[in-house]
Amino acid sequence: MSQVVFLTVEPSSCVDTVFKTHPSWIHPHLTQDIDLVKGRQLRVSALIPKGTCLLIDRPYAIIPVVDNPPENDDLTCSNPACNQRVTRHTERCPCPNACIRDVRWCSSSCREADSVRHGFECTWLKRYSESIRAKWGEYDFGMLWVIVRLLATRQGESQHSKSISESELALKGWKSGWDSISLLCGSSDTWSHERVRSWTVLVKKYLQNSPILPHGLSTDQVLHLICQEEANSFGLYPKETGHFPVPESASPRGEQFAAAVYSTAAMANHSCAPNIVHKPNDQGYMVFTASRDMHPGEECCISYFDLTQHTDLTSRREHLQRSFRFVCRCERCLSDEKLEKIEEPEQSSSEWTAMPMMDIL
Ligand SMILES: C[S@@+](CC[C@H](N)C(=O)[O-])C[C@H]1O[C@@H](n2cnc3c(N)ncnc32)[C@H](O)[C@@H]1O
Repeated sequence: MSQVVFLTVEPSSCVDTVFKTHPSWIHPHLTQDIDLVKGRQLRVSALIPKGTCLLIDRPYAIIPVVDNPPENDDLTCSNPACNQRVTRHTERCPCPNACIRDVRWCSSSCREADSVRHGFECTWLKRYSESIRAKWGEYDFGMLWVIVRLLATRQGESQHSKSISESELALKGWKSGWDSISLLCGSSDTWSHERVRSWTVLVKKYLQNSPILPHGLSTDQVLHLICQEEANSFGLYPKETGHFPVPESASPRGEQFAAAVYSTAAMANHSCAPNIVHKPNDQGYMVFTASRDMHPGEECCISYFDLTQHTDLTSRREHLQRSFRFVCRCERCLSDEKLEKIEEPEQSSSEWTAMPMMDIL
């Protein structure tokens, strides 16, 4: 793995730092492919030993997700070039316009460095956050805030050319920036009419192109972005997700402290027997590590949920369907499905008709 260096942020170079000096890092043997059922996927092109780091992906947008921010040690610095946790005991610089308690910087230089990006969201947060939280709840507020941060990054990016490393990755077929966000899977067809209707109301009420949120996209484009965000965003947890087989001593992965959208990490499909563990690093970058030796051509899969929490086939299926809207076609589910079919005794048609009769007797 090549060494990734995180530079200290100079106030005046904030945007440059975010867009140029902290690119994602992708292992040279990680490749992209398409699966007819699952869509885009990640594969390895050569033997990858257990423990190898395969990806360190910069978040395109990230928000803190904590209860009671002033009392919480899991709040993260709002400067995307920093994203470090800011505990109650560290200096916490608030927004000069007092927008919301979830927005804090770890130092005045981080606040200054982030002033342009935060300027994009500040009026929106001040105007709408309280009413969205009261009327629609914390989940929808978080979802809308992620969208606002995606739009803020897009806005900042449009003023800057690609970095050298981004151009090098582009030559190898890895898209970055807004181009890569546009490729994320997800459309209104995946979700129920009721859900799409409610998102349409949210977009029209809170996310229209306006002087408060000057993004230049249409209602349909923002709605599409919500569908993509909902299919691709990651919850950030303090412990690694995806050890399999689940060790007997395994404990849950802990409390979620942030949510983020990553363009390359989002290409990883789910498996209930994953070969990758994932965990955010101290700057909110998503890190993929091989949890066993991987052979050329093998698909790289993560687990979208905590495997300690949903163990049997039914529970895994229900959870994935409810939270991620797809039927899992991983090898473990397919083999568990076969086993279930073998274990279920075949019922002949006479047995079916006999059952109600037994009730009568
Ligand atoms: C985060 S995206 C993963 C990348 C995606 N395949 C793409 O084309 O961009 C999640 C989507 O991939 C598909 N997917 C991921 N894991 C799957 C699995 N085990 N079985 C079936 N579909 C899966 C589902 O459509 C899901 O909504």
